[in-house]
Amino acid sequence: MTVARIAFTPGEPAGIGPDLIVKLAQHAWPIELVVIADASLLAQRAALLNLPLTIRNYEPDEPAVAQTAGSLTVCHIPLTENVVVQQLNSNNANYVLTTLERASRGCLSREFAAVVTGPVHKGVINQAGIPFSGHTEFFAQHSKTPRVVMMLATEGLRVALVTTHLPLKDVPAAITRSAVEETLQILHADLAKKWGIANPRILVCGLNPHAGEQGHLGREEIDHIIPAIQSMCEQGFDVSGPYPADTVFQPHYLAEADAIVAMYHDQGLPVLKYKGFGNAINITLGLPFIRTSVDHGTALDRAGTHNIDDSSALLALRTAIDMVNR
Ligand SMILES: NC(=O)c1ccc[n+]([C@@H]2O[C@H](COP(=O)([O-])OP(=O)(O)OC[C@H]3O[C@@H](n4cnc5c(N)ncnc54)[C@H](O)[C@@H]3O)[C@@H](O)[C@H]2O)c1
Ligand SMILES: N[C@H](C(=O)O)[C@H](O)COP(=O)(O)O
Repeated sequence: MTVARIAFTPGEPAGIGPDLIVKLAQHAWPIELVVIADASLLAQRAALLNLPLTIRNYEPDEPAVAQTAGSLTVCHIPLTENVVVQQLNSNNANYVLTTLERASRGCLSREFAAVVTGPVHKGVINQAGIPFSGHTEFFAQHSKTPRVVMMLATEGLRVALVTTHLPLKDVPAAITRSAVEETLQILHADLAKKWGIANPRILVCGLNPHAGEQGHLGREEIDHIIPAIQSMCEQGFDVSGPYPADTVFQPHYLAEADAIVAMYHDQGLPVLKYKGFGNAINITLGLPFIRTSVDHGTALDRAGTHNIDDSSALLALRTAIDMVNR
C-alpha cells in the first residue's frame, strides 16, 4: 500500500506552531508528515521543550514512508532571521508566506495529499508591508479558486461563514444572493464529499437582529438571503432559514442540523469556540485540495513553554488523514 504525504506548516515561528509540530512528532503516523519549515527552528524548539526529535531531510523523489515516533521529515525553508521565542519579527514574514506557498504548490501538483496549518500572525505579515488576511484567502488566491468557505467544526456543531476576515463595516455589502448561494453550494458539496453526509441539513442565520424582523431591522434577509435559500430549496437541497442568530444555536435546532451558516466571523465563531475551543478544527471548503487547521491562534505567551494544548492540532491532522483515506 502506498503511504500518503501530508504537508504541515507551523506558521508564525515565534508562536506555538513549532511546539505543536514537535509534540505531534512524538506520535507515530500512518502517513509521511512533511513539515515545511526551518529545520534548525524545529531542533531548537524540541531542545527547549526537552523532547526527542530526529530530523530527516525531505526527499520528494524517494517513496514516502510512514512517520515514526520522535522523528520529523522536514522540507527546509530557511528563516530570514533567527527566532526569539514569543517575539514577533516582521523580517520573517516572507519566510512564513514561502512555507504556505510551497505547501499550496505541493497540494496542487498532488505531491501532498493535504495540508495542515499551524497558526500565523496576520498582523506581523501586514506590518512587513504584505497584505494578508488569512490562510483561507491565501490558499484561495494561490489556487485561483474564486470562492471558498471557512468552516469550523467541533463535536456536535459545524459553523460555516459567508464572509471571512472582513472588517465589520464591509460585511453588509458582501452579503449578496450569489455569495450566500455559492457558500451553500460549496458547503453542501463538501459535507457530502468529505463527511459522507448524503443530504446535509443546513440552517442559515440572518444578518440583522431577529433576522431583520420582516424588513423593519434591515433588508439583507429579504433582498439576498431568502432568495438564495429559496433557490437552493428549489434545487432540492435541505436548506432553511433565515433564523435569528441569537436563537438558532439551541439544542433543538442543532439536533436537526448538519451545519449552521453564519453571515460573518464573529456571528458564528464565538459560539463554536465557546462550545469546543481546543477540540475544534478549521477547514477550508471548496479548495481543490484538503486543508485543515487548528482552531486557535499563535498564543505567543505560551510558545516555548510546556503549557500548551495540542488537542486541536492532533484533531486537525487526524481529520486530514481520515479525509485523505476517504
Ligand atoms: N489558524 C490561524 O492561523 C489562526 C487562528 C486564530 C488566530 N490567529 C492569529 O493568532 C494571533 C493571536 O490571536 P488571539 O490572541 O486572538 O488568539 P490565540 O488563540 O492566539 O490566543 C487566545 C488565548 O488562548 C490561549 N491559547 C491559544 N491556543 C492555545 C493552545 N493551543 N494551548 C493553550 N492555550 C492556548 C492563548 O494563550 C490566549 O490566552 C492573531 O494574529 C490571529 O490572527 C491565527
Ligand atoms: N478565523 C480563524 C479563527 O478564528 O480561528 C483564524 O483567523 C484562521 O483563519 P485562516 O485559517 O484563514 O488563517
